[in-house]
Amino acid sequence: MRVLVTTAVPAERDAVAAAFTASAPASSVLRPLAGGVGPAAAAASTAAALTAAALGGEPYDLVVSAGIGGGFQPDAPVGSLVLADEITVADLGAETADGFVPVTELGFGTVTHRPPNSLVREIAAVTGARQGSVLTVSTVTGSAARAVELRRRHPRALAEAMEGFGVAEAAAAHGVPVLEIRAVSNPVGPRDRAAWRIGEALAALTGAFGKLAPVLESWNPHDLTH
Ligand SMILES: O=C(O)c1cccc(C(=O)CC[C@H]2O[C@@H](n3cnc4c(=O)[nH]cnc43)[C@H](O)[C@@H]2O)c1
Repeated sequence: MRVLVTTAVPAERDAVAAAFTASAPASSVLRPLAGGVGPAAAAASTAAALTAAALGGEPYDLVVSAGIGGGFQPDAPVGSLVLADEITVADLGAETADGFVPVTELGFGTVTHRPPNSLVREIAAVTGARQGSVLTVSTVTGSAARAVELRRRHPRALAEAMEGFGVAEAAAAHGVPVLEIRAVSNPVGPRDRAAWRIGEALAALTGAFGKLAPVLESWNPHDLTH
């Protein structure tokens, strides 16, 4: 079982790696990568890593998009964990006189990827993560009005971040299942960068990987029930 973990920045990659000590041999199956900020960088770096591994004869069985994220309040408080049962891109589409229209309604592509149900349930149980939709945005939400609008369009959204959909697109192109886990560093809403609790969120991410690594280690990718 080989798992690629794509984070955005080195601090997130290191928080994931910190979960794997000598007493946690799962480090041999999980490879954390800092792939860049935003969906395009995430897709490119994930696709490159998946291709290199496949060409090297050791393909990955699962990809995880991991890092910090914004939480929709009050459902995903700062410091909590959110595990995606849907990874949805929130701003890929067109603005029209009637409002935002996703690309799928324009006849193109996809806007949602769904991680394997059974694995999501199992990981939510061991980590205590809240299970819901995680949105991918290219622009961090900076106002209450935008947060309300996103929740109106995506009532099941618990968190937003900037990479999940890109990671999921790359995984789908390789026929590999995907997960997304976010540790909430800030509320989604009016911008207050000084209030982001990055250290707390990174510690939560380390804790989550310590608990979920054994689950991934014993997971059989051929048991995909969806
Ligand atoms: O400054 C630092 O020490 C530091 C450490 C770790 C991560 C960062 C980032 O700025 C990562 C940016 C990353 O975070 C995600 N994110 C976090 N909050 C939100 C949000 O409210 N809306 C969207 N994305 C968010 C995002 O995935 C970025 O890639 C800094």
